[in-house]
Parts: sequence; structure tokens; C-alpha cells
Amino acid sequence: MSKKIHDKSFEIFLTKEEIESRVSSLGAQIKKDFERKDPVLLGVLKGCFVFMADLSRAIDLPVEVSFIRLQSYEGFHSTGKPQISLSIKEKLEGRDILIVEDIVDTGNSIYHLKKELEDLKPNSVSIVALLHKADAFRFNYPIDYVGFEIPNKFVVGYGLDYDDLGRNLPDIYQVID
Ligand SMILES: O=P(O)(O)OC[C@H]1O[C@H](OP(=O)(O)OP(=O)(O)O)[C@H](O)[C@@H]1O
Ligand code: HPA
Repeated sequence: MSKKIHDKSFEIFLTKEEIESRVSSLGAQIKKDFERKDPVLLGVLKGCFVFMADLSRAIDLPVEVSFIRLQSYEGFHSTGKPQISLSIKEKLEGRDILIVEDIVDTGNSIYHLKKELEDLKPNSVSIVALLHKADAFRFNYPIDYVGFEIPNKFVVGYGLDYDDLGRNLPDIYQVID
């Protein structure tokens, strides 16, 4: 069934069951890799809020959870300049940071964030993205954990918005051109 959000129509792309199953295996993999570490999950708001809630509960380790705010998208388009407001109280020096993103699209937001975080001298910075648009990605840094490689089409749901709507949809929808 298609959904209308503002001026666009969207069709179902990933069901909540498919997402749940993938998030659970990402959690199991991350648990294995971070077993003897003391990781900080650093979510990038707002889009990460649903993924973070599910992923953090799928990682069976004592983890800290923190959030930062970046914003670069207006409607469908990246403005190219994420606004970084780092208000992280925890000391990140020497820590193993896992950035939690709903989507890596052009890669611009995380490129800037990684640079800022490296100045704080963490032990490591890794990235988990539920979605990755490989055809849109303009950088060459590694994305350590990817839920789904997806085509270069706009998606909404499960935290992702189109002009502030659609974040609360349990499934992920893709725009119909
Ligand atoms: O790889 P990129 O091309 O930089 O795109 C990815 C970023 O865009 C979205 O955030 P947005 O700036 O729309 O803010 P939001 O999370 O509040 O929706 C998304 O949550 C990522 O942070
Ligand atoms: O496809 C997308 N949908 C929602 N937000 C986004 N931010 C980057 N790409 C997207």
C-alpha cells in the first residue's frame, strides 16, 4: 500500500520484520566485536532515535548511550554543511565510540563528525548505519556495519523523515518517481 507524505508518494521497501531481524544480527556481531571494550554508542539525531532504541537493546553488553545533533538535509537535498553541536558530557578520550546512524547517503555528515571526534582522541571510532546508499557515497572511509545496502532513492520511516514527517512509520518506504 502506498503512502502520501507532503507532495510525494512512497511504497513499502523494508518491512518491520526484515528490519528487526537485521538489527538483531547487527547487535550480535557488535557484541562479539566489542566484547572486552566499554563502548559508547553515539547516536546522530534525530534520525537515529528508533534504530538506537532497537540496536542498543540487541547488543548484550554494558554500553553507554549518548546523542549528538547534526543536520544537513532540507527536504530531499543535502545542504552539504552539517551543523555540528557537540554537547557530549562524557569524556570520549580513550573510549571506543560506535557512531549510530539511520542512513549514510553522500557520507558528508559522518565525514565531518569523524573528523571532530578524532580531535577528542578516542581509542577508536566505528560506524554502524542501518542503511547505506553506495551509489550516492562520495567518500572512502569504511562503514564498519551496514544493515542494508539500498538504491539511491529517498526513503522514509523507522526514524527517517521527509520534511519532518514519516519518522514514526514502523516500516521503511521508498519514494515512487
Ligand atoms: O550521508 P549524508 O548525505 O550526510 O546523509 C545522512 C544524514 O542525513 C540525515 O540527517 P538529516 O541531516 O536529514 O537530519 P535528521 O536526522 O534530523 O533527519 C541522516 O539521519 C544522516 O545523519
Ligand atoms: O533517503 C533519505 N531519507 C531520509 N533522510 C535522508 N537523509 C539522507 N538521505 C535520506
